[in-house]
Amino acid sequence: MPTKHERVLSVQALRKQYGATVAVDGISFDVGRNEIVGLLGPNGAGKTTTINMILGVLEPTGGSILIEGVDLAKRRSQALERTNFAAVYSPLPGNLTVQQNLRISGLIYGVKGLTARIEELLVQFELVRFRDTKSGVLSSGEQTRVALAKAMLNRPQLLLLDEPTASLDPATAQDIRARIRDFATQGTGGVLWTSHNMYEVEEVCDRVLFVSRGKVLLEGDPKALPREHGKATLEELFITVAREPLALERA
Ligand SMILES: Nc1ncnc2c1ncn2[C@@H]1O[C@H](COP(=O)(O)OP(=O)(O)OP(=O)(O)O)[C@@H](O)[C@H]1O
Repeated sequence: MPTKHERVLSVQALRKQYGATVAVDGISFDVGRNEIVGLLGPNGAGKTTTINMILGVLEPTGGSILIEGVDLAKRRSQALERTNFAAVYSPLPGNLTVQQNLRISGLIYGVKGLTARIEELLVQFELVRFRDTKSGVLSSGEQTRVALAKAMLNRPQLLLLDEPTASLDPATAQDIRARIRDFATQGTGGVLWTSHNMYEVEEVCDRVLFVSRGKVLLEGDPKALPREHGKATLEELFITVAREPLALERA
């Protein structure tokens, strides 16, 4: 568990309620510097709602979110300038070229030395030849690379990734995972990652949180956690969490 000053994200008793529906029910967790944390759970568990609250898109019903110690509710723009994200359900405008998309996002985030930063990212994500290509005509893998380049424009301390490798072929997914690993190990940021691919989670994440019905049921090292709960694989553990959350809650 990261010590206080090493935390890039600290979520305390976070809650989101829609009428009688409790989407997120008092979740607490941290993400440390250079750490990749997997947010796992069945459909409807509350993962996207949690991520959207951390992104400042949804207002929590309760609880607090600190990004590098900055309270999102009190100093919103200062907290959010340290953050960025990529999500499959939030593609970049397809009628703009790769370069235009990066420029607009960079302006939104107030990136200093934007032209040089875009050039750096075009090289890093092997996008130079697609510079003047409309984003919408690129393949899924290429679009994911553009989305990641966009997510890294402002050198975020907290990178939120909602299923970044969904719909990618295994080789492309591996390439994307390696780039995200590099981000976490070489820089000073941390990553919160959602995925339904347990193989990927085991390979990439330093720590996982299993969420079910808006609550964190389990937390730990994805390589050790299955054995600790008498399961052979992370996938088996996931299925148990999805089908019998109450049994685990009692354990
Ligand atoms: N605007 C809303 N109004 C009412 N209920 C909502 C709203 N948004 C989300 N919910 C409910 O909150 C719960 C959590 O949804 P959320 O999208 O966070 O789940 P998820 O873990 O991201 O699922 P998935 O893996 O399918 O993306 C679901 O039961 C959903 O129906």
